[in-house]
Amino acid sequence: MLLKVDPVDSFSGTFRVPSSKPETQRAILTGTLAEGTTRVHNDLRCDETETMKNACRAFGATITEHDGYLEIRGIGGTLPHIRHVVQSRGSGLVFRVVTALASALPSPVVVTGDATLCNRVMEPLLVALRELGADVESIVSENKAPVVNWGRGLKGGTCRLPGDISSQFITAVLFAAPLAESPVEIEVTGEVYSQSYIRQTLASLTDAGIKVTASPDMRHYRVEPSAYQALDVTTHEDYTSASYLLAAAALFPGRTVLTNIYGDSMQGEFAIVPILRQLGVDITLDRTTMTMTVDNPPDSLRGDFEVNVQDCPNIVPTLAALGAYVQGSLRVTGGRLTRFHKASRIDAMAAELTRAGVDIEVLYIDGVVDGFVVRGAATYPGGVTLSSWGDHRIFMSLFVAGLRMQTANRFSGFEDVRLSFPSFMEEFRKAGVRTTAVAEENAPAGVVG
Ligand SMILES: O=C(O)C1=C[C@@H](OP(=O)(O)O)[C@@H](O)[C@H](O)C1
Ligand SMILES: C=C(OP(=O)(O)O)C(=O)O
Repeated sequence: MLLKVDPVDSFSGTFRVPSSKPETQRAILTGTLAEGTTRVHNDLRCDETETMKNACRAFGATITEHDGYLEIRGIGGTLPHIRHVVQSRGSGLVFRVVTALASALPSPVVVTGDATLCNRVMEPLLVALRELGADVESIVSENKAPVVNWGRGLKGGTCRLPGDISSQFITAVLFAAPLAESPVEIEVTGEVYSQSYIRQTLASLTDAGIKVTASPDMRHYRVEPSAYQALDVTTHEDYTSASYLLAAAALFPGRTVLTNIYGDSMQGEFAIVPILRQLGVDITLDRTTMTMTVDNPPDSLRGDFEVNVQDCPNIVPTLAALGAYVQGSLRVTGGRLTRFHKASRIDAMAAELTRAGVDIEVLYIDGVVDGFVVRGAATYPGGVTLSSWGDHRIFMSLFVAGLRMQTANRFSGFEDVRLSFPSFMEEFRKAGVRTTAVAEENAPAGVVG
């Protein structure tokens, strides 16, 4: 099935931003590893947090969903004999953290995922875990998922990880390190990308009582063997999800209000707010009403702009969509890590936007896709079929880009919003966006929204 999405003349209203996926996933992890009961308030319920919950249940945690919060009875220091196959589906974070944690279990665990996950880069993590004494091996393709971790313990010591493939390797080792027999040190080589995610991990660990230190340049970490402590946490808004609503608001003059806004965020993707301000959009945050108000004047999105996305990788597709309407240019650099995401996101956005008539050029550094420059226009004809490349973030970004085109476009991959933003259609419907599910041959098959 494809989703036909009609363009709109305006975009305004009040929309609820989903809670943060990375914060919810981290809180589920610390709650699982702690002794006692943890409550995660305002948690995000979506496929990828469900995948994390199921993985943690396999580790012995009891996780129950209540209205507005999750309750987790953790496993504490008693790591169970589980002999499970843990399914991480398409989630890089689940696969990487669970594989690392499995090193400390007293029995073997198989960790697997879907076809996309089994193609993603895992080697640096597996090598680092082996350096720390883990006995982990790939079952099908060398150094890829699925793996079996024989659970013969994490001894500790020093491991090395690259900083320019995925911060999730560092996050995974950091979560497992307190369970090692002796202190763990991580030395990161090369430039460290996605530092905001590492900072979120460090904050979760520190709040849970873990003794962890990081050097100011984020290249060196030390974790002492320590016990996770249960605590109540509140999950704040997700700025990657917010970026789709904010970008849509920036494409049309008028006022948009976002709710579920706390405003204090460690997320690198909060950068979407200053970026939009720089593009001429007025954004105010009101912590008392927990809202963000976007006032977009008719003359915004004009000029030549440059953004480095080294610390906000997940808004790269959103920026490409937005850039399609910047009259002047938007140059995005520092996005090389996104080639290792669910899809090679810069290639995906460039190919699909080009199909829609957008002037977008991929930028390479040393032969590696690093960014793009897009020279926008007021509108485009539309009427094209755009592929999500199997990636929820590509679908959501292309969906936004289509809103200001002349005629409806068709999109694949619309079901994948359930991975991170299950209420995506419902929110956009509030702005009057009409969507229809159509068969691949374009035969109408029922109204979706
Ligand atoms: O730790 C996390 O929750 C994440 C880390 C980042 O991974 P990369 O460092 O691979 O970009 C980010 O892109 C991903 O969506 C979520
Ligand atoms: C976090 C994401 O993916 P992964 O954990 O698979 O890298 C994402 O695309 O939102």
